[in-house]
Amino acid sequence: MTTAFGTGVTGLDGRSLDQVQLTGVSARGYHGVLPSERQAGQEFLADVVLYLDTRPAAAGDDLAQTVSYAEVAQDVHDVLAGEPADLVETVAERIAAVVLARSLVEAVDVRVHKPQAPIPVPFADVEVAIRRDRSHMPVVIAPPSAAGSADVVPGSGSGAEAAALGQAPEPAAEARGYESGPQDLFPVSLPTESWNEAAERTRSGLDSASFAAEPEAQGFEPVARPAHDEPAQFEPAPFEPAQFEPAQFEPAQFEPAQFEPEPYQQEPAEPAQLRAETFEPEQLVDRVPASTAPGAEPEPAPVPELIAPEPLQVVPAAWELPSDGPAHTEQRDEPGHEPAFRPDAQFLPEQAFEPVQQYESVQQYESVQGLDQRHDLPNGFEQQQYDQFAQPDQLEQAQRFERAQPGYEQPPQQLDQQQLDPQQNQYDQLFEQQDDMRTTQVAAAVPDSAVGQPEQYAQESYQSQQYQSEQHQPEQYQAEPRDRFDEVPAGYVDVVIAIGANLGDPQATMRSAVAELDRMPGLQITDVSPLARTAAVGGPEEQPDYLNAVLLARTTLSARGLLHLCQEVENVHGRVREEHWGPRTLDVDLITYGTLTDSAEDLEVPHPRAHERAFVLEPWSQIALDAVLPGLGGGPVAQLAATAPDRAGIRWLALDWLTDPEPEQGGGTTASNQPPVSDDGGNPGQDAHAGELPPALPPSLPPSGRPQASPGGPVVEVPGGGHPQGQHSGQIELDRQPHGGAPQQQEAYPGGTHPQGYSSGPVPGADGSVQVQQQAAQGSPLPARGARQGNGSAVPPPEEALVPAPIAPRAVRDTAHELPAHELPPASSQPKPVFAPVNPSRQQSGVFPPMNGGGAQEPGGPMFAPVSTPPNGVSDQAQHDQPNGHGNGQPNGQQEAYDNDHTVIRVPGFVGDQRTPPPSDGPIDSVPSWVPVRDERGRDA
Ligand SMILES: Nc1ncnc2c1ncn2[C@@H]1O[C@H](COP(=O)(O)OP(=O)(O)OP(=O)(O)O)[C@@H](O)[C@H]1O
Ligand SMILES: Nc1nc2c(c(=O)[nH]1)N=C(CO)CN2
Repeated sequence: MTTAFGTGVTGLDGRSLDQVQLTGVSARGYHGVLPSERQAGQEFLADVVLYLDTRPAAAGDDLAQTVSYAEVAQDVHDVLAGEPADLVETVAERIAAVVLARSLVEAVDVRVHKPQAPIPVPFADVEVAIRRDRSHMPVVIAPPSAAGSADVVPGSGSGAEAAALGQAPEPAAEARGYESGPQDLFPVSLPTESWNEAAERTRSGLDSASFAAEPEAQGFEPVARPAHDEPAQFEPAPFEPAQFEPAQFEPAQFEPAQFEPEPYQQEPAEPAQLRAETFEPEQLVDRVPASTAPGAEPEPAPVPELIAPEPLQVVPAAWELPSDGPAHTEQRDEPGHEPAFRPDAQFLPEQAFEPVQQYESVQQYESVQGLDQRHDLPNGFEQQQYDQFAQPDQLEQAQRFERAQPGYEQPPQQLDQQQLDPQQNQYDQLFEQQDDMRTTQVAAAVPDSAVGQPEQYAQESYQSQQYQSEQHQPEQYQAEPRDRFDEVPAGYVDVVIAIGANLGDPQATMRSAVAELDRMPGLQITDVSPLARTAAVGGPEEQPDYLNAVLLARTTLSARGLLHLCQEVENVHGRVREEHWGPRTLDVDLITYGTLTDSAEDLEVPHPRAHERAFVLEPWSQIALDAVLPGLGGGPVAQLAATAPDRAGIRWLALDWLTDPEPEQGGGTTASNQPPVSDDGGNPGQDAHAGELPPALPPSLPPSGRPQASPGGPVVEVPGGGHPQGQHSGQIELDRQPHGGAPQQQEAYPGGTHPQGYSSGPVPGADGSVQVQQQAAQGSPLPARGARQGNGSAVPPPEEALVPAPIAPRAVRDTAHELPAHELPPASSQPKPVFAPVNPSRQQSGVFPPMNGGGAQEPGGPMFAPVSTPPNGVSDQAQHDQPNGHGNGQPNGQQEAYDNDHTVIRVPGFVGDQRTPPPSDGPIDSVPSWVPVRDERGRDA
């Protein structure tokens, strides 16, 4: 799938960037492979779409704050008319490069037309369309000629661009006063470097150059960059001639080892020696026009030496620099330091580049950074474990800082305690492994053959090949970031996380996972999707349906730090990797990390398969209708969901899956726990999920004779949502414990302990609110929340702490009423609660309900009100007739199950529901827990 020309590009704040479009720029060009094309030339046209934030310009009605389309048009024209290239692709790439030389532009779409191409059959046009952005930079670099005409000050083209390139010989460039360079303009040595490396190199160069050239940028300008309006940063002091007196350059003073990387210091009078890979601030000073550097000798802009492209030194990114921490002070102390990678620079908080704060102790640093907070960790996560992994990047920063202090002494083996204490619980080992993986080059230790293999392989490889030796080399734990995934953002980065499970007690596990993730310092869940039941995609043929959900969050962790955190949570819940795409107790995938698009051996974002997974896209689109998945194959999430191959496997969505009373014990979602039922009303043998695959964990209820329950409130069908293979999984039993089911549960797990070591709480009472409180008191994994409850109290009073304030999935847009009439169930069977509009009180934007009166206790609103209790006191069991022996309850095969609240669950593909939905007893009427997958787009699910 390719990104369509002109479709949206999302900034890190999740909003679409603005566009400046320019179409039909034309010129006679000499591009082409044929000699005739080179000689005679022909017409070329180009369209460009620039993606940027135009608000600063609009706010001040200031051209300087945006990009001049006239200048862009000129540059595009010059490329078309300029240095001949064989390929239209190259021309497009060049145009992208000249546009992205403007640092305000975050991304660009380029389309180059060659309507007179020598094609021996009638045709209308040939066009090449590309999108390039700050993480997928063009593979060529803009010539100084282009940058010189851009909306940046002259001189911006010196340095990186020219360092890697020659100069365009085209008249337009020369006319603007730039020297021509070699004829082999533009190409980057791709054969010897990966695209990513090329992008990294070009990004470093371009950003550095354009930064230096933008002293005027202010206002809404990315604050993650050094302030352009601080002339002090551009003082030419380091270049005072006196500093370069020969006397100061005694050979003894300047050991080659010390100064080799900084040739400019040795030869300051020859700016032509500047090399792209040494973008030190002083160089940037050198490129600032004399007018901006008072006191400097008015010299012409330096003409950089034209050198062959070489890998650039990767300059630390903006988001690598904590807002007020001491880390990387070596970079931050340098005026003019330009981040290499700043996809979210425009969205970083104001204080991102505040003056470096000096700390007197590591304790003070930790305190300021919030690293000293030793509360609020999820169950099962000890502080020591947190220290080791929850914010490894920040911890490393603290450690680096500590080591840099005078009198610092290397502590003895820091792993000793863990290694020696045989009583450490199961987590310690996992954490230990993960911590090592996090801080060392684990990926490098994994042979190519392991790439893409289940992570267990990587862990084993790591353990066997690296861990054993490295545990005795603590210094290696201080490894510098190895790629952008290690870069710690200066502000929050929005992320999307997908969770799924199909073994054990999936809903309980996922609830815990949400709570655990949310309570991790450095990560805040901001939204939780409805819970989807989905047919397994890939992997072994017969495996239970999954429960899937998507979390929106924001993080101050690096991407890799976040990945490891996700993996920790997986591990804590007993994740084992035995089979590719095999059933699992918990899967936590990082779907997006801001707009970062990159891949390494251990991580790829966006998640490489997210674009084709309805089980990710559908829940995601439910809470972020306009979300756009960046990267290759990306696009509007809702659209992708509508066409994803597995879309028919989405069965149901449940709203209240976090806030409904938690089951007492694990209640396997495994369809194998279910009595076999078939879509066609009579052929259980066709049910791929029924009764054939033994559950990995003992079912919490005997497979037969148990009531069929839904996870919570009312349920509606997923229109068109059968099994992808035309099969279905029968009624889902999620883990909402039917009333009266406790004894059976206790039977299954005597002692109340889940086989995997997690406790799932007490027996739910008839009143959900009471039950929730009981859970909290007895150690429910759902955390009590403090500061985020909006009650003004950072630490809840003790009694509040007992009440879990559930993280509620945001209300799903209520689209049920928009269902086409022909897809609605017969009027007689329409369960009233199902299609009742979502109560507006659920539409609150935050996911965290107020602590006081929140949760199931909330008297004033139905948001967390328990779903209705059995009507007329009739037991669940009695409500579930199973005349066909399949637990179906429908003579015609209509799939139907009842949850505690006796609301009909429908399985698509069945008609003729004979059952009148039971009456609801209150809140459920206005608070449907389950909503249809179908949305207003009317697409097929
Ligand atoms: N965006 C990502 N999110 C999670 N893991 C990733 C990501 N990119 C790469 N990986 C790597 O993928 C490896 C396998 O992950 P996992 O076992 O969760 O895969 P899976 O869930 O079975 O399959 P899939 O990756 O298709 O969802 C992990 O070790 C991890 O390093
Ligand atoms: N329905 C569904 N299918 C899957 C899932 C999942 O979460 N849901 N995860 C997989 C590997 O991550 C493979 N297949």
